[in-house]
Amino acid sequence: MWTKICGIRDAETARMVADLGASALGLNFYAPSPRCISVETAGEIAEAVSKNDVALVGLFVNHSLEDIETICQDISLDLLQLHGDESPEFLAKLAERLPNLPLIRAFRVREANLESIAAYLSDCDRCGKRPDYLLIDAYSPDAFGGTGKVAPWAVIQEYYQFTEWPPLILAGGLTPENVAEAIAAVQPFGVDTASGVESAPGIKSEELVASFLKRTKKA
Ligand SMILES: O=C(O)c1ccccc1NCC(=O)[C@H](O)[C@H](O)COP(=O)(O)O
Repeated sequence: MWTKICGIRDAETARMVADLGASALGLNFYAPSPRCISVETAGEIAEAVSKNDVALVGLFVNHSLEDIETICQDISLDLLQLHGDESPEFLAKLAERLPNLPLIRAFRVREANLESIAAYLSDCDRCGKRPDYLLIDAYSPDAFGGTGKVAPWAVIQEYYQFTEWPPLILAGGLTPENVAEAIAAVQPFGVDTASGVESAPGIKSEELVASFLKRTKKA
């Protein structure tokens, strides 16, 4: 099971999470988030985990192509996560400019709006670039992510049985308590959490991260 701990804010936490065995660290460049970091801090984090076998995922919300490209010139990211309203055309242009970086496209779903993802993927096929992974997060009218709200697992699982979608990363309100149940219900490729392993907004708890990763591995 691929595991991403999102919203790492400093080098010490990055080392702790990488040493505990996470597959990926999310570096958040979305200014309104309590988990947002500067490019300088992202550089310190990259340096701190350069010897670990952990992927660095850059998290963007409606950034411009130029902004993403500039950040990628400074930091050696392994994947890009688009968590806003980025269009299929945008994905195609990004893939043209940064062809070696796999794309995770996040969707915030309510009970009934998985149909719109199917339509989005058809548009991607028309534009020439499908996301390499889908991240499905819970919907909130107030925020793009990191809300702690749980996504509708049963609906997601049902959809994945019948469609040829990119590998699924499940997010949204995952905690050490519910992650095993979520994996059993959805059977995703990977899981992602931000607030579910924090002691306060943006502050990762070693105990919660360790417990989350342990229960994920057992599931
Ligand atoms: O974490 C944030 O603050 C955030 C803000 C805006 C867009 C995305 C954000 N996080 C992206 C993630 O990948 C989170 O892990 C995902 O939204 C789940 O968050 P949570 O429900 O807190 O586990």
